[in-house]
Amino acid sequence: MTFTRSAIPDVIIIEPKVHGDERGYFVETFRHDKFENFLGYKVNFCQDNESRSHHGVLRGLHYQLAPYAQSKLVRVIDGRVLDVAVDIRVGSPTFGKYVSVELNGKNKKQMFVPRGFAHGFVVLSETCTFTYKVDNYYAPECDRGISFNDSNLGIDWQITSELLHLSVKDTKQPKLEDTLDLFEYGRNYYA
Ligand SMILES: Cc1cn([C@H]2C[C@H](O)[C@@H](COP(=O)(O)OP(=O)(O)O[C@H]3O[C@H](C)C(=O)[C@H](O)[C@H]3O)O2)c(=O)[nH]c1=O
Repeated sequence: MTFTRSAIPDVIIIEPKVHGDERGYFVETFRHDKFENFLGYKVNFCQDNESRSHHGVLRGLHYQLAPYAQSKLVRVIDGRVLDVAVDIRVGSPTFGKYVSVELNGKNKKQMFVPRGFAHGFVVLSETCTFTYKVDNYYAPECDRGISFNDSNLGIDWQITSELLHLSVKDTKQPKLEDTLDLFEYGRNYYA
């Protein structure tokens, strides 16, 4: 299992070792000891999520406000996604910058998205089963989002917009600059 810091160092790419044999494969998808040793701080995941989507579905960009901010360890069981994390930490030198990486059922790559980031993904395969750990419980009253096509973020989703399929909620998300909550979030985040 290898850990690599992305262009935004707090966002980490994890590549577990896949043990293939004539039966199929085995992979350790999470090792708390190795994960915390690399991270250098404690993370206690408390909830596992799974979603299934078809080609062109884009879920995001989402985050939860403090005190229910979540870090996420995301991966694909089958299919392919472009996974995106946007730095929304008020005061961060990479505020408004993003990292994107292809996660798929073959490379078994994972992305660790810390608290203070908005997260989303778009499905590049026919279908995709996506699963992730979070370190804070779902709190709908703290659920917030940012527009996937915020021109200030300039995210390249690697798929033409006509093929995209979003929830009604995600078609109405605000631009980052109009996210007043965020500054509340930012204050809380650093509190
Ligand atoms: C996130 C969540 C949702 N739900 C319920 C609420 C709705 O009835 C239904 C679908 O929720 P939503 O449309 O918010 O699901 P996604 O669009 O996949 O949201 C996720 O998408 C991006 C990629 C994220 O990073 C977040 O983890 C999360 O916001 O599941 C729950 O019961 N528990 C939960 O933790």
